Amino acid sequence: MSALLKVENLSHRYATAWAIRDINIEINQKGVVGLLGSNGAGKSTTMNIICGVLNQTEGEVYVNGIDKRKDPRGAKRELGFLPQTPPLYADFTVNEYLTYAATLRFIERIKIKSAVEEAMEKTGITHFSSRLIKNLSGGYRQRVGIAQAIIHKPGMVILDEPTNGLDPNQVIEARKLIREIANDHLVLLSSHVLSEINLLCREIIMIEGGRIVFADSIDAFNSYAQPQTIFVKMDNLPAASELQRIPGITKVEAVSPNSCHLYFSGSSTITQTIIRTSIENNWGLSEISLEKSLLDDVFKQLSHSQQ
Ligand SMILES: Nc1ncnc2c1ncn2[C@@H]1O[C@H](COP(=O)(O)OP(=O)(O)OP(=O)(O)O)[C@@H](O)[C@H]1O
Repeated sequence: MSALLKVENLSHRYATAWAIRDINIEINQKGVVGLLGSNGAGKSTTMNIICGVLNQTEGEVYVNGIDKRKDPRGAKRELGFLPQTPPLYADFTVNEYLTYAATLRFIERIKIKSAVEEAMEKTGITHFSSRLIKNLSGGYRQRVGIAQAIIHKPGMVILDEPTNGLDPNQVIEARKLIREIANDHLVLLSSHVLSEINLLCREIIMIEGGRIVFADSIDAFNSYAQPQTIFVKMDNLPAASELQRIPGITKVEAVSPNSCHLYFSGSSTITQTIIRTSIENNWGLSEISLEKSLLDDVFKQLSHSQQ
């Protein structure tokens, strides 16, 4: 069976500068895959090439096994796209707009009505079918944008920063809808919001400086967040110099008169050494915890590995 999406050695140059270099992606399962990266990292360029909006300088894209260069129309049939600004016509009703979108997608005339009804039902907008798009809230406009992206039942849907500009309640609703859509499609979602990617995605592809710096499951990404420091609270907290004598402790940072962060190198079994040393010296250890680096720190770490 062909991969739902396969990208091979993809590179793109605008004028003289390379925007992306040597991007390789293979996705075989439905679900949400996050494309993460800071501003200017190369997310939109990658997505625009996959969608066929932009022709790559080098490399190949296969959507459901269809070569985008050799059969662009066939590849587009397997793709739905919601750009950052939804391509909506404000003076159309929801029904009129989706009927038009279905026509653009070459859906047979006889099947258009049912395709529109199904897309509206899946995105929860049936009750607004005859409302003008300009009279919808931002959250509902986004739903219409998602409805046009799935109207032709593509294998893959690309959503470029889909929750950008929505209010907090609309963001929650939009995420719920994206999860539902991902039961039937591969959803490639771009974002620079780590918490969003963490909530929604099964896999993460992280791009920085036009290159992939991380591509793995969300669990692997989270376990990349290695323990960095140990927090300790002791009734008789000794001087920093004494704590630094414990093998492996590299730095001590005071938090309060009886608590501190201990920076360490090597294995996290160091906590056992700290507990033992505390008992031997009667330091009165009352709290000890490993503190993992935050996702933001991992993000910075991975970004800097490319600079
Ligand atoms: N039309 C263009 N002409 C020249 N350079 C461009 C063009 N579009 C993008 N770039 C450059 O290519 C690089 C990648 O841009 P891209 O828009 O793909 O990044 P992005 O990750 O989508 O960023 P953002 O989150 O800000 O949209 C950036 O350095 C950008 O300045």
